Amino acid sequence: MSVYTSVGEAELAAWLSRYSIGQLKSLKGIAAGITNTNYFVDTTHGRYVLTLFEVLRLDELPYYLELMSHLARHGVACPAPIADSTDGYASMLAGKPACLVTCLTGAEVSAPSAAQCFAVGEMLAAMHEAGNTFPRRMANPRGPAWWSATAAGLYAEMDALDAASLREEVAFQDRYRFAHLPTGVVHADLFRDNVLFDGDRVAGFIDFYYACNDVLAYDVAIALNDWARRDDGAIDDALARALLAGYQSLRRFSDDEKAAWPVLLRAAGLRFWTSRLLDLYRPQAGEMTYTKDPKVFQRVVEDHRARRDFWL
Ligand SMILES: Nc1ncnc2c1ncn2[C@@H]1O[C@H](COP(=O)(O)OP(=O)(O)O)[C@@H](O)[C@H]1O
Ligand SMILES: N[C@@H](CCOP(=O)(O)O)C(=O)O
Repeated sequence: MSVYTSVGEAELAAWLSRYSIGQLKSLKGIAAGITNTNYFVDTTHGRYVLTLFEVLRLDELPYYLELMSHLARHGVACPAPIADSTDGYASMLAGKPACLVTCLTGAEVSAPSAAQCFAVGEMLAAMHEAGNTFPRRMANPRGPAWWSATAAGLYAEMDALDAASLREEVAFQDRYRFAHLPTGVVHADLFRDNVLFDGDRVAGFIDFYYACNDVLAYDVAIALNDWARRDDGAIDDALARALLAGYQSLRRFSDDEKAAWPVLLRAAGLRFWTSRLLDLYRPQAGEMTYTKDPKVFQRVVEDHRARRDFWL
């Protein structure tokens, strides 16, 4: 369930008077999603998606909403935020920061084909290129300093072998610095549940709320570790190659990126291994998240350690 904050029709109709999108016809809660409350809002002008932010504050939203607006303006498939009469994208509704974005067609795919992996890779490269002219900056809140500190707080409670493996990975990543690699705007959470597909066409990337500035190839590694991962947890060679081929059809990796790629794949696995461990060992009181299995990303990292062919 993902309607944590209820909005009444009268309350919404009053809030919508700040927009030029017609009269409210209906609203319907969206069941999918984990973090925020989402509704489909139908007006006399069409369908929109209303998001009420359960964690982010109003003053934190401009970065993400301006980024989505910038990317949509540059042809990247993603929702475009709708501006209100103050020319702002977000304001309070039912006690929560809220925004309206365009409604995309399409649906999530749980078992992507090679053609869909190619399309995700290609759109990710388009997003990276479009991000070059976005003027705002955001540090990655889930970078090496975060995973080192987070992991350090969990070792004592973990199974000894799992903790040793996690320590090994954190120490391994500590030996690398990637300041020489191309950086830019990254999505940083481009999992299957954050892309809508219309057949083999990407209808849109959604959920930009981890977007930040970081190493571009690291973003590709995050996407590959999810999109190419089969149900049994192993990375599928054909899907991995397809995603990379799609990406490189628009933006080729440099020699430095190729050299760093095996380490970046492990770093991308470590980031989600750590966040899933944190959710498991430190569930926040009242936090509205489903605990996702950390073992999935432990396996991704350990498989990459043993891998010899990285699909480039
Ligand atoms: N712009 C949009 N157009 C169409 N559907 C959307 C849009 N944004 C979100 N959705 C739907 O809402 C669901 C939840 O959105 P998501 O951003 O993943 O929520 P959460 O931040 O709570 O995880 C998505 O799986 C998708 O089905
Ligand atoms: N896609 C992630 C969830 C988002 O990251 P988190 O830091 O909010 O847990 C996953 O599947 O683990």
